Amino acid sequence: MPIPSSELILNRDGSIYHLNLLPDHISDTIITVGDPDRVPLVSQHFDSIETQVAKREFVTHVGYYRGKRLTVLSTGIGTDNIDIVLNELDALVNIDFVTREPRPLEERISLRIVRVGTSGALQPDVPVGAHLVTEHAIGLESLVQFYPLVETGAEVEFATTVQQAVGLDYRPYCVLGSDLLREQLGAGMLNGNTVTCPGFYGPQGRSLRLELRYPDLLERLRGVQFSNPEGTFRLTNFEMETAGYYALGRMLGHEVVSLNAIVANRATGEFAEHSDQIVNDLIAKTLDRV
Ligand SMILES: O=P(O)(O)O[C@H]1O[C@H](CO)[C@@H](O)[C@H]1O
Ligand SMILES: O=c1cc[nH]c(=O)[nH]1
Repeated sequence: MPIPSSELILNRDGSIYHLNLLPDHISDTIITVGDPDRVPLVSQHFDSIETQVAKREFVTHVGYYRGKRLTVLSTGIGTDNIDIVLNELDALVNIDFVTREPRPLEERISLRIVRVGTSGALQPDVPVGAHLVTEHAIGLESLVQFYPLVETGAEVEFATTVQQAVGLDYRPYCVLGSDLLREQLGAGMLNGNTVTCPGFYGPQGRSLRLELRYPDLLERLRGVQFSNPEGTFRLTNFEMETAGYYALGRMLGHEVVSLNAIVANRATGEFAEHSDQIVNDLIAKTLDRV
């Protein structure tokens, strides 16, 4: 059955609804960033840029880096945007836009998606300026309530430990990212477990003028310790997208990794003086390794 035009929405030029991209714009490896202004910071390293597309917060450059074709695109902020980006990227490679049918299993493509984002450290020993690769992502937001994500027993236990530590009314979700990409891209970086939040302020324990429901959120999260035969895990950093990537990546069959430039430390109260440099260094390191 063809997917109706209200579900798979194509623009007049055949591009997909929000990203405005055609299947031909998608390389096997995709670098994603939150900030649209970060896209040219990546593509400035390319030998050549063949395509530039922009719609809303979704800016895409396609080009070649040391002979390898790469797509870099911005997602904007939040897992609601990750729902759009991952579903549309997957559609671009795994749905035939002419017949509107999903491609047969044997033709399915598994993308390699690398998020390069900024993040705030939760622990005092994760310094501003560090680069951190996310092992597990803990989603405090609700994206996965709408999908049948299968979590391992260990993931459910880790998420339940977080729920109990904070006293949340609901169980967060927990997803391990791609072992393959973590090994390939994360060498020499700190290894961490990232808390993905549905906001920058209250959900990350920040208060400017509003009172918080969990005034000691940071202490509670900092104290989480989860052990299983694989090891002992703690929570290291906050941001706003990684759990959505890891969950949708798993469900759609794509390899995903999240690389974090630590620009703030919530334990010491610091914000990086030169946050751009930390991000630029992470971009250079990522390009070197993809
Ligand atoms: O720098 P990016 O990739 O946008 O990531 C982080 O920065 C934004 C908040 O300032 C959130 O999107 C958070 O996840
Ligand atoms: O503290 C921080 C810094 C960057 N991004 C976040 O979401 N939180």
